[in-house]
Amino acid sequence: MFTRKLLTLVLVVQPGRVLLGMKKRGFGAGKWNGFGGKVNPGESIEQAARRELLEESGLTTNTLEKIGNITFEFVGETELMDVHIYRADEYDGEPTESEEMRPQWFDIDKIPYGKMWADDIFWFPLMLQKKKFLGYFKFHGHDVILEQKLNEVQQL
Ligand SMILES: NNC(=O)c1cnc2ccc(F)cc2c1N
Repeated sequence: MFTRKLLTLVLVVQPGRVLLGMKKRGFGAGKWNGFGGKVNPGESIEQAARRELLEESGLTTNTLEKIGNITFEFVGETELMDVHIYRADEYDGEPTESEEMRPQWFDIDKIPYGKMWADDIFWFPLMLQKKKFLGYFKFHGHDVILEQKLNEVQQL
């Protein structure tokens, strides 16, 4: 009944701050997002994460660490979003605006959760503590969470 769409999400974290991108168009436009997107045929999920990070932010990284996997259901849609989440603690390059994204650093205590996807406020604290997690969020539209599960795990 449900098919799964593989997606990637990369959060670049430096001491005291995290890089987010304002999505300028398309899915999630108007929200501060991590960097990521689809996985193309023939590429690994990690390769896709690196590619999307470069395309959307101008950054490369040697330290991509898998930290979470969240499945998103949108009521009425039969395709689940299987989002593989990575943390990058180092990067090369300078954050660069793209057609898709306008990158900006945010102090950890000023993360704009009110202008982000509603699930972020639940798992960002785990991400920032370098914990690993599995989650499931059922959305009604793009802003209302009807159901959620979130568990810390020792390994992904
Ligand atoms: N920083 N968080 C994100 O970028 C993010 C969070 N939640 C989502 C939920 C469904 C979805 F399709 C995308 C995201 C997403 N990009």
